[in-house]
Amino acid sequence: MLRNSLIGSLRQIKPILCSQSLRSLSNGANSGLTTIEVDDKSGIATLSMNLPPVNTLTLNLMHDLIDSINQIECNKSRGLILTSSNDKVFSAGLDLKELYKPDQERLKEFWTIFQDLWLALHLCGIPTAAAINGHAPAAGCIMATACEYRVMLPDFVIGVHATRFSFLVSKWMMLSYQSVLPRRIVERALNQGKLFSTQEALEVGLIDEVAGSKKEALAQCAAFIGTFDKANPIARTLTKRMCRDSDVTELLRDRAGDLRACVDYINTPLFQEGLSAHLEGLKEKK
Ligand SMILES: CCCCCCCC/C=C\CC(=O)SCCNC(=O)CCNC(=O)[C@H](O)C(C)(C)COP(=O)(O)OP(=O)(O)OC[C@H]1O[C@@H](n2cnc3c(N)ncnc32)[C@H](O)[C@@H]1OP(=O)(O)O
Repeated sequence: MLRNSLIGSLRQIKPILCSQSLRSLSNGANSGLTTIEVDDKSGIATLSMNLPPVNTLTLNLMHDLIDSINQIECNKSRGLILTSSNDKVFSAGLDLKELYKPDQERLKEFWTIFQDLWLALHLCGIPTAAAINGHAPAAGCIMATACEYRVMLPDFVIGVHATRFSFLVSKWMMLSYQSVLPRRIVERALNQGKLFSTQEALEVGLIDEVAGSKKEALAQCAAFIGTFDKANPIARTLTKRMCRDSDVTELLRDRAGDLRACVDYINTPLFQEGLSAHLEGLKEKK
């Protein structure tokens, strides 16, 4: 039984099956919403989100991110660092416009690709770290929690503040948060709609380190990735996936059920009214 599941897992280790060279990474096979830079010396790939003004997770950005994660994994990079080209925002989370009075078919595609993105990052075979060089609310935070290590710059916020505007989160989003923070902290933070300052995030363990600059954050992420040098890459990947198995099992067993629940909730007047007020609030800020 265990052997069968290990063999199944081995087959899923993408780097073994992929054949592209590292060189092709920097040529950017995608539409430019993400860029990949591979450090020749360390072999670590830095994946930057590059969708002004605030890296909202649009369908296109999510597609590009998934393609880029797959490319980096397939090219046997030593690790992946997720960061942003914007110096104030890591990611503003899901594109709220996609959730407001949505076209039903597009909404289904949108939520499915969000599931895909989280799975690609959470189960990525190589070591992952997030250099959080700006605000990381909502799905921006969930992407960071899907990575194995987080380094953040001062004076920004991170967290899932969904309840503030009558949003719920899916169970797998909660489990991603809970894979980093103790359950009681997650329960309180989700119910409060808490956004943690960098210092608070460090104190509760939502981030691992604070950095003085983006350059330092990238170096700290690279140092973390370097800590796996003595581990056999295949054994490491299998071990990582075993540790993360309980976070993904329910979603993988019933992705259609998660999609249905989310689509149903997004269509409720409670959600749509909360979202409308939130969008107004963002406009009024100006
Ligand atoms: C059963 C389960 C049900 C599940 C239901 C689904 C629930 C999903 C729950 C959570 C997932 C999410 O990720 S929802 C997204 C939540 N994100 C936010 O609320 C972030 C909102 N944005 C901000 O707080 C700020 O923009 C910022 C702190 C990230 C940056 O501030 P800054 O001052 O630098 O920039 P502006 O606020 O001026 O924004 C610039 C520009 O971008 C627009 N904007 C910002 N965020 C979003 C967004 N998430 N989606 C769409 N558009 C966004 C903002 O309105 C400005 O637009 P204009 O220039 O046109 O005014």
